[in-house]
Amino acid sequence: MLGGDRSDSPPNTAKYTELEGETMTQHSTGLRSLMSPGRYVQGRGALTELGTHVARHGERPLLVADNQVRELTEEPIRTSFEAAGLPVLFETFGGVPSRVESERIAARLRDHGADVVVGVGGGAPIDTAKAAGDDLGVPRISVPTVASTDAPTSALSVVYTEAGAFESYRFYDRNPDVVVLDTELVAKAPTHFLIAGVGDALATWIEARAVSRGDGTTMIGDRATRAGTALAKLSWDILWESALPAVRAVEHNLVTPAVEAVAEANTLLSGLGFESGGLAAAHAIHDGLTAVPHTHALAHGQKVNIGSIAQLVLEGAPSSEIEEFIRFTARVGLPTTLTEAGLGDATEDVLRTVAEAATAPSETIHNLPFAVTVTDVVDALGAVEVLGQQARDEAGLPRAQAPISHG
Ligand SMILES: NC(=O)c1ccc[n+]([C@@H]2O[C@H](COP(=O)([O-])OP(=O)(O)OC[C@H]3O[C@@H](n4cnc5c(N)ncnc54)[C@H](O)[C@@H]3O)[C@@H](O)[C@H]2O)c1
Ligand SMILES: [Zn+2]
Repeated sequence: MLGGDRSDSPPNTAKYTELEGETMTQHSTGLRSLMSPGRYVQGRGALTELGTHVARHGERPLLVADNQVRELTEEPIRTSFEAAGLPVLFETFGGVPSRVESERIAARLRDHGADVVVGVGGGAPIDTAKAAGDDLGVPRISVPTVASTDAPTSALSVVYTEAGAFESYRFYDRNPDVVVLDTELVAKAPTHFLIAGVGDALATWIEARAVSRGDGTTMIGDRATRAGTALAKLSWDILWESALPAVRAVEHNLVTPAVEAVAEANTLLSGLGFESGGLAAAHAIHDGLTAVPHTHALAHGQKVNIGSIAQLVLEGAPSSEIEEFIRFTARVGLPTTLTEAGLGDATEDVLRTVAEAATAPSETIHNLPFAVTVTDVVDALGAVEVLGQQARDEAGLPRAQAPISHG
């Protein structure tokens, strides 16, 4: 979901940030609401239909992608754009989704008289395209080429400094107009992208459930609809059923029904579920983990998994539930110990830094239906290590000794 993954400095944990003179405050009306993209399209070869979808929104699209992604996608995009009578114009994404970069892309949109922007790749270029499109008020289209985050679906971008430090969240009044996800690209991408997406998407239900149990608010600032909460649960159910076979399939570059199901859970259901179901401790602890350098090698969804286990501990979930979650996510390939997250030797001070950031007043951890202190989070993190190692002992696996690799 969200992420301060590029940052070497503590994240700005404000859920709503002041941007361009406009202050977005978390003003809950007590009403329920749900936001979603205008259209979501997914499947093998979906890229060949991109031109048709783009042509519904404009005549002069600008595509934003890095060179690697452009190489992977240019040929099918060219074919589909030509069939739809659209010009093919790429702008190279600079690598960091900063305000400067989105302003640069916005200027390119203006120069070219573009009337629709298409972000192609991972969460970073898609977030940047959303920001540039919002600046100009043109439609935004997301084309994820990995199923690693739910950025393609949401109505917000995570903004970084040019140096790559987390800066702010930028909220929009609407989601992307279209999301087009080609599962053949997802299957051919390195498997760690899909695994990270599973970690991120499993947290969605753990967090939405907590919000629905209490008086929490969603990312929109309102109360959750039954639909938002149910979509988070659907994402969870799909992942328990299909994550393991999907990971095995993607290891062999295969598109199977399990891969289709997991790509949808990671991208669409998790996106709708977090935005309209609400976040709680798992993502707040993820944000806290970005406040120390130890965890920076980890992807967003990997850190979120540590946060999910810690949230279950904080909630006093039945030990059978916690153990089952640890065993399952370890089998998927996610980190389930502090050691794998790079915090094996962490002092109490380091864990306090994490816990302080995770419990900042604006953090979503306060959506839990009970009060949580810094010390509660420090102890929950300690419990993650103990429980994660114990689960390995019981499964006859060697103890975790080093940070997990991207493999
Ligand atoms: N806006 C939101 O709601 C939201 C939610 C979650 C995460 N995010 C943001 O998303 C970003 C992380 O996204 P990410 O993890 O997708 O990383 P990313 O966008 O930085 O992409 C990582 C790398 O993957 C490569 N890549 C993309 N598709 C590929 C493919 N098919 N095969 C091989 N390589 C491929 C890219 O070239 C790039 O080098 C962060 O900036 C995070 O803050 C935003
Ligand atoms: Zn996330």
